[in-house]
Amino acid sequence: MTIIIFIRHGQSTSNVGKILSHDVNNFPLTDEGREQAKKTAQELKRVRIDAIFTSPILRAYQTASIIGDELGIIPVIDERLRERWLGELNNKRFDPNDHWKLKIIRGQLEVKNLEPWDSLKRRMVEFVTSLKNEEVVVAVSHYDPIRAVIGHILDLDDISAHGISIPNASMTVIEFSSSPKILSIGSPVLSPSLLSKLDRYIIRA
Ligand SMILES: O=C(O)[C@H](O)COP(=O)(O)O
Repeated sequence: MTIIIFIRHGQSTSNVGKILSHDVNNFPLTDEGREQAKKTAQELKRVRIDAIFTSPILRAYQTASIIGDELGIIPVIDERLRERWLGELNNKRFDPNDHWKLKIIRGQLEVKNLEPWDSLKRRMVEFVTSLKNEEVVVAVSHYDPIRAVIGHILDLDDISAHGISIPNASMTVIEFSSSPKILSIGSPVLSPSLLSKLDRYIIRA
């Protein structure tokens, strides 16, 4: 069994600007995003962390570096954690009140070269199943890839998982075994109930 703590990167300039981007070297963390990452790092100090993996994309790598500095762990880049390939939506603004995904499902929008949901799920599950047993791992990634892990476990398609909220710097904790368990979704803190499930890994309650 492996415990994976998926963390969505802290607030970035792309989030503030409501821009979608799979670019690697654009859209850094905002000051708020750096503070969010530091707060999440303080939470993570409460459990034993064996490794940190991160998407190569700047906003995620910066988040992982802030957490790694606090925990004394050097983050390892893993391409499978990268942002969804957005095709012709890359670097485009989006309106959260008229979401592009709903437009697609209603046949009002076609997006060339958008990475399919099944591809996201496949690469995220490949990442999880590549981890060593009995480890507690932090994985810094993005909104859609983390939703895809939840979608895999709950057997939800992209639109059926649309309402899942994964705030910046939040923790989605998965106990991965032959029957995976979701211990938290988009949580800003490790709750007492969650910590009780991680009891053998606790450093400081
Ligand atoms: O739908 C969105 O807002 C973007 O896919 C978010 O991507 P991010 O997690 O990299 O900010």
